[in-house]
Amino acid sequence: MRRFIQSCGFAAAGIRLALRTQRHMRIHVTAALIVTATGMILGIRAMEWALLVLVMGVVICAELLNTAIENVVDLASPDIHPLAKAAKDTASGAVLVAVIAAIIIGFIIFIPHLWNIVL
Ligand SMILES: Nc1ncnc2c1ncn2[C@@H]1O[C@H](COP(=O)(O)OP(=O)(O)OP(=O)(O)O)[C@@H](O)[C@H]1O
Repeated sequence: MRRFIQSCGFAAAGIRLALRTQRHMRIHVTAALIVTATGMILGIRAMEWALLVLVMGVVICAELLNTAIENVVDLASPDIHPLAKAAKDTASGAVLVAVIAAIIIGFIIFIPHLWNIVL
């Protein structure tokens, strides 16, 4: 149990480090808070919450993995190298795919609720 709590502490330290050093991580977390507040205001359904929590988690996970890959690449290849570029660009691509999916799901969930308010 003590080892599990210690591992959670290391994981939390990693998240704090990413929040401190990565501007994009702060943007994703801010977007997730705005989406959560909007969901509460609009009273979205349980399944819609489940989807939103899933995509927000995927985006933040992708950003954390991107940060980890950037750090490992900088450690292994501080000089310019095409493979370093390939690794970093591919990791960034993963974040972009997750963000695009999250935006599409956000539109699918929120537009009908906003439409009901307008009508
Ligand atoms: N060692 C390297 N060799 C070749 N190209 C590199 C190298 N390091 C970075 N690059 C190129 O510069 C881009 C930006 O790299 P950088 O390390 O600044 O990431 P970043 O801007 O911090 O990324 P993010 O915005 O996702 O945090 C990479 O996507 C890659 O195309």
